[in-house]
Amino acid sequence: MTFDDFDVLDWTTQKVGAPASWPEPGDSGELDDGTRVEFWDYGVFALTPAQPGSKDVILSCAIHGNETAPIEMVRDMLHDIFSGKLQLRQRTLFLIGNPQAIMIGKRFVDYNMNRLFSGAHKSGDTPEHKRAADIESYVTKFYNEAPADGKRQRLHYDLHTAIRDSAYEKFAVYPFTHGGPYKKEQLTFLAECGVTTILLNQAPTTTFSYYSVRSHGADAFTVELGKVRPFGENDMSRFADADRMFRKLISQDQLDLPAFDATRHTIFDVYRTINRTQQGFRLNFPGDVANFTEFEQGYLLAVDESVEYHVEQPGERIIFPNADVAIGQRALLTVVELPLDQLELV
Ligand SMILES: O=C(O)CCC(=O)N[C@@H](CCC(=O)O)C(=O)O
Ligand SMILES: [Zn+2]
Repeated sequence: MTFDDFDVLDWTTQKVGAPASWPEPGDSGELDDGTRVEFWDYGVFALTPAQPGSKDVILSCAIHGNETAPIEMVRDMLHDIFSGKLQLRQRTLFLIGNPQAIMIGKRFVDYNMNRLFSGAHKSGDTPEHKRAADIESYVTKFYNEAPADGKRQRLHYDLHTAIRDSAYEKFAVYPFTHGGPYKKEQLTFLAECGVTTILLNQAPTTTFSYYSVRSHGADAFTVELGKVRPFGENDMSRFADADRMFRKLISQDQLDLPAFDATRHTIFDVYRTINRTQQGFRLNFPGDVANFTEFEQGYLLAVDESVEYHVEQPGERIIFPNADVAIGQRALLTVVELPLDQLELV
């Protein structure tokens, strides 16, 4: 198979006029260095180096179709692997989540796909419900097919960009651990990516990253790398640290991370999840208020018809506000800072 003219995004979005030599889903090929490339589906690339290391890595993007910077990062990594510029060392599943939403430049077509994991896709039949079910099966296949040769590490970084500006430009959601300890190695890896702000989710969710944690025992994170912009408008220099570290992760045996340094990390605990339950739900602050903005105690944050949500805690900050979500979905999170010494770390 020749990869010379292969364009990952054109293939993923089934661009009209693609060369007949391009693969079909189900095809596979081999790179000059012996890396096996399997095209499981549009946007789903399972790569196995000739001598795989001990990590099974998933790098996903475009679970929201308009979050273009992570798509460009993943596309460029794949092109560099196909051209021999980047040599793979770890088994890696690259997953471009929602090609149909990419084609229309929207977060989603019918339904927010990041609310459809851990089986939630069974409750409907939109293209996103179908794709979330398929993605779960690809993740299961990828982790199940890992070599049975001793201790392996399952990793999954689900790359996003946020709708609005943020007081902390880059941050990661650490999915609910069900009381399990937080990992210093993962916090350090994220910090090396430029992600030093961490949100601890304290409940099960239907997000992709929680699915990988809960169903596959992976170390998995939703990683917010900046702000949503259209293709061509991303300043990729702002993603350079993350790009460098993800490339290192998949191309090297060992990461040789620096020692854990507690002073690098800012930790927030999710204090409340506010869902929109009524048609008349509204947020009581302007649309351009940045993520992590703090409001004074008592401030009215949102009104869900007759129910008012006021700031309850000193230092309570808002994140991911969106009054426009479907009824029943999360319209706002609030977080409070947590001293790192209160975390159980391993
Ligand atoms: O900027 C926003 O309002 C949303 C950005 C985004 O897509 N965030 C993820 C977070 C997922 C998680 O909580 O792990 C989402 O809302 O799906
Ligand atoms: Zn997103």
